Amino acid sequence: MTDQEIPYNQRSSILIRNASLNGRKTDIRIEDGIIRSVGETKERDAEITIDAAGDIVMPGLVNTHTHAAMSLLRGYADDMVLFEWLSEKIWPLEAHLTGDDVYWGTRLACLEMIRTGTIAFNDMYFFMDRAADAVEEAGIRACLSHGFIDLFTEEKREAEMKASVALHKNIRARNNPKLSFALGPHALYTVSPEGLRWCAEYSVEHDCGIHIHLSETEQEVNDCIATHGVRPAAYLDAHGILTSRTVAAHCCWLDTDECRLLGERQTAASHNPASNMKLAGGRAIPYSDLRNASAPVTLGTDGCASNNNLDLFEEMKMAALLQKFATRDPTILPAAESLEIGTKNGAEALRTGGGVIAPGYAADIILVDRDTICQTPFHNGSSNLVYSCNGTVVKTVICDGAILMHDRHIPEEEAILERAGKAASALVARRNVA
Ligand SMILES: O=c1[nH]cnc2c1ncn2[C@@H]1O[C@H](CO)[C@@H](O)[C@H]1O
Ligand SMILES: [Zn+2]
Repeated sequence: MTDQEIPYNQRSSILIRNASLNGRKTDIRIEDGIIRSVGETKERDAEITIDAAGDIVMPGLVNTHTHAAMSLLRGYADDMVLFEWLSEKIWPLEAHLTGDDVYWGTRLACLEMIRTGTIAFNDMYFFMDRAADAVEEAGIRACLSHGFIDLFTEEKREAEMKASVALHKNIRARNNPKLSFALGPHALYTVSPEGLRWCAEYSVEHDCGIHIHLSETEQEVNDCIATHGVRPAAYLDAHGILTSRTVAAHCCWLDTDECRLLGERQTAASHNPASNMKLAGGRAIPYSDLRNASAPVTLGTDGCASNNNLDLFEEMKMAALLQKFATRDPTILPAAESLEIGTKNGAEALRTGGGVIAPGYAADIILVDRDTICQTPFHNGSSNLVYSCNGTVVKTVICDGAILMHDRHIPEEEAILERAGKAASALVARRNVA
């Protein structure tokens, strides 16, 4: 089948033939966005047949914490301390963002995620109605939150509540099963207790998720104890924020009791190792404590200004390496486990219905090249994927039974690069004259 014949971003019945799954040759049948069968089949009546010819099939990756449109800020401010980075560079530039910027930034981010095998992401930013436009055109799954920052004033709180409700309505009206809404209280140091409470109550009343930053820096912990007399997780829990629908980004400075609390509440931690290392947070996520507490651990990139890409293959490697380095234990977070936190755990946290290659799961799957340097020799599939490859090995991406990339082709790639590049330059120019 040639590129022109692929109905990109349209659900189709798909037959993948001769793919390699856990070392065995297999066919996979997809219908109505669901994996119907795995194993050799005689059926040949699909709308699209892909001869995978030995490509590896695996679940698509899930990015549980990012600010997609920050792709426009890639390389704008590096090598700075977190608070100065935010207050002196990032926030002043973000003050000049427009809806169009967020649209093109999110298109660029979706392009990069699809190219590197990510099929769903958890996003927190501004002008999220325009982010939703971009996500729908890209065809990827996303859970979208308006970054709720009231800075402890009632006036801002009212505006943030309004913006959150408006986004929820906007997303519901699109009636797109690939899109969902979550509350996005930014962090305990930017949102008032009343704001946190409102988010928690809204999430219960409307059965939606919560997306928040938690314990990214030691300062956040120290300030929280000094002001409120409790550690950050306990503080958020007292305001109803830790639920089984919550994704808490970073979680670096949690202590053992806080890990237990996340386990009890079944709140998912989103581990962002590249961002943590780049912003020099100083402590790796307490992975063993979280696992011992049965708290779900998932993987995220954070925004492109602190990573500086959205390649979750790289993130799986960094997660594994950072744990080994920080704990002086090379047996911790082995490759197969890193793959699981990048796929299955993320899918469960965002409730995509995918994350596993088996009948009944969502058809959120990727085909990975075996014919590359990073896959040669092929002693161990998981090892190659986590330690040797990066996102460039991905050839084909299927999300909700629709093809988003095939043989490394994604529609409109050149136009998106051009428009996003122009939007980023114009944004910086506006900031410079202000
Ligand atoms: O690492 C981080 N810590 C805290 N805030 C961040 C980080 N990265 C990005 N943002 C900020 O979160 C808001 C999203 O609504 C944006 O202002 C973004 O710049
Ligand atoms: Zn973040």
